[in-house]
Amino acid sequence: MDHFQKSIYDLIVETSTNLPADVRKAIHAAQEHEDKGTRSALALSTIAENIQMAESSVSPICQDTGMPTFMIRCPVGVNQIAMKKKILEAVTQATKDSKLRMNSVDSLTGDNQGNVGPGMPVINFEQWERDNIEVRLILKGGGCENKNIQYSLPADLEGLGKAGRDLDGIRKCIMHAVYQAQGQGCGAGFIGVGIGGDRASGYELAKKQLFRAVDDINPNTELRELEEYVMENANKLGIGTMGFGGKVSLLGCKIGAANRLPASFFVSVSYSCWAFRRQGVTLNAGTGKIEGWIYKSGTGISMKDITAEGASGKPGDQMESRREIFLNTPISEDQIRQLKVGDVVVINGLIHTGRDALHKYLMDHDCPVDLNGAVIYHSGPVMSKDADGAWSVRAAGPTTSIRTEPYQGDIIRKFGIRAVIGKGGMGQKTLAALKEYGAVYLNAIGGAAQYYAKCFKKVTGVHFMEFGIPEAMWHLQTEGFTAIVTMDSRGNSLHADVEHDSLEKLIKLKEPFFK
Ligand SMILES: O=C(O)C[C@H](O)C(=O)O
Ligand code: SF4
Repeated sequence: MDHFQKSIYDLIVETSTNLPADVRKAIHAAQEHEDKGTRSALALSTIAENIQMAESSVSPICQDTGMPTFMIRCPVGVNQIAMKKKILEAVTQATKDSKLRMNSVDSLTGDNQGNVGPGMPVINFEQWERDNIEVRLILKGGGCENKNIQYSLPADLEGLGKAGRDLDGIRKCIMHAVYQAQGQGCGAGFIGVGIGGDRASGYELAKKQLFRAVDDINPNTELRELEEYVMENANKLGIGTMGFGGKVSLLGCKIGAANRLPASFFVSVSYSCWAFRRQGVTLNAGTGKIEGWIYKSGTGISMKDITAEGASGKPGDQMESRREIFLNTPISEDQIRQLKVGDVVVINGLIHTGRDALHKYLMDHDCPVDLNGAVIYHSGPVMSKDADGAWSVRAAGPTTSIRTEPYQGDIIRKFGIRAVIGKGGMGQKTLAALKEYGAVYLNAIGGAAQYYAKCFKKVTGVHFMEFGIPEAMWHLQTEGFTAIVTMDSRGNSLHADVEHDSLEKLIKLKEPFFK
């Protein structure tokens, strides 16, 4: 097993940097299906470009490299304790090499320990009666994980009413799961559904479904029909890529069932973002060398041939309303008040990152830098330091903004911030603050970590390293950072509109389908 550690390292790098063929094809099909010129089409072409960039620079597709979860099947007699040690070493090396972000946070102290610590990574072993070893890996990020949902039937669901303990009740849960995710889990996403089990095994079953190939066919007829129904009808909800509104809201749906206790009936949904990073290898049990890859590689499957303009379909009406506006930081209130939802903004100048820990801190402390007219970027980047001690940005897409909702409005007021960049949108409290103090919310494309990293030309400084690399406040000299205004200072929110419209569409699916 001399090669085992190296094989695991190669598996991690491939999973983090190169989306497999089946996932690429699903994204490509979404590009073809989406109306050209729409915000969703624009987002999809950024996603496609990011996939190519990550592959060619062998860098993380998304900065959140997720909870590394290994599913291993091995012959009787293979030393699992030794394998586990090698896996931890491979994960540590991949973190050092910026293929994985520092992503393992002590839940009590907040200390970021890399990617190894209690409960992390997740390693599941199973024995089988074959001669070789199979290792599958999924890197599922925190934002989409937060959109997982578990239902206990019978239930009363928003928009859909009563959901009973039958196939139609399950149908309603799944449709609701897609609706409640909106764009916050970097949709259009893939869902794994687990019917039955207990609370823990139900979620496990749901996550396991994500290991199925996107284009496989469920051998169970009822479940196959349910998967087909979900794919067709979830894409009628109008949520679109990143929740921008559009024709494609779901890229894949895989459903499995297990037995349950008489008293319990759980439907568990595991939501994966478009950056659906999973791969697998078979290994020689003697040498640990890779014999083959389980999912067809994405290499050679070009994402480039469809651009936002070149996609087929009718031009969307959103196209006419798009303006492109260049802004240099610091930004004045006057400039901000002229922006409206749908505008594309290109930012040059200094941008500051800040996410969960910083927002909490700023509520009752001063900021070490002047934030008057500033742009705050909700992002937790992958960073690396060269031999001379200079930092550079290796991956830096946006993080889910709604987590800072309790703080954002107060911080805008306190420091005079003019723009907040993130993804998934924010709530009523922030919307009110944007209006009152003159600021905007800009939606960047979630997961496009390579696409945005190239805009950060220089790291001019950092504060709060004690929060850990992703949570620190990085000061970044920026050129050409493009994002879409989705909440303006006039009280408009694209997110509120899409949520409202998709609820109306969800209500249309209330009548029983599986009788
Ligand atoms: O932690 C991050 O960088 C992003 C996270 O996965 C999110 O989607 O919010
Ligand atoms: S930022 Fe988006 S693409 Fe990245 S892990 Fe989070 S949900 Fe997935």
